[in-house]
Amino acid sequence: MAELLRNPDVLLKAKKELDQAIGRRKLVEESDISRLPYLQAIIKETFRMHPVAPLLLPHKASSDANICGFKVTKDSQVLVNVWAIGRDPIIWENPDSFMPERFLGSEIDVKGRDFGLIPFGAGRRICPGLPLANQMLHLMLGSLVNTYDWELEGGISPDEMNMEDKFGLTVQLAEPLRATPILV
Ligand code: HEM
Repeated sequence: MAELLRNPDVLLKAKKELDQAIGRRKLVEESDISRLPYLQAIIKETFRMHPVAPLLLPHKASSDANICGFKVTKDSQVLVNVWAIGRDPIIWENPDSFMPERFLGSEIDVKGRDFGLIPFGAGRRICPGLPLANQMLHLMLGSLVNTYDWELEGGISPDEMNMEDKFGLTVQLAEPLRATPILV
């Protein structure tokens, strides 16, 4: 929601897609998601820039390994910095810009196959809640966008929003979003 209010052009495109695909003021249903590629791209782009678990969960190396020239000895604790991967200019063009368009027509998804975007982890310990969480995000965000217009509280403009992240086990906006819904 914060990135959408910060980028009104993206919000407008999302609204148009929802309007055309399911009709104004309707709640998004599971069967609608496949017809909403721009909404899907917004959620991927949000996971890229603001992964919920910035270091995943701690892992332990089960054997000695060599990763890109770095020696990882058996039993080491390994933290995967997905926040940094999402902002890596070697992987992503304009990494600090919120551009859902980068995912349109792209095969990249969050299911652990594309190591540039692994907000749920990958491999055997990948988040088992992935299908539920991913679906709920589309239903909730799509419904909030399709049902309301949104206004930033306190008369601040999108440019003035503080988009810094606050890090812990999970990532949050340093300054929580305050916005008012207006029924469309
Ligand atoms: C947007 C929502 C969610 C995100 C981004 C997320 C992300 C993650 C991540 C990054 C991990 C660690 C993976 C790793 O270190 O390799 C994880 C583990 C886990 N998640 Fe989620 N998760 C979400 C929602 C959920 C939900 C809804 C459930 C349950 C219904 C769930 C259950 C679990 C469990 C049980 C683990 C531990 C798996 C294991 O260690 O084998 N998660 N999740």
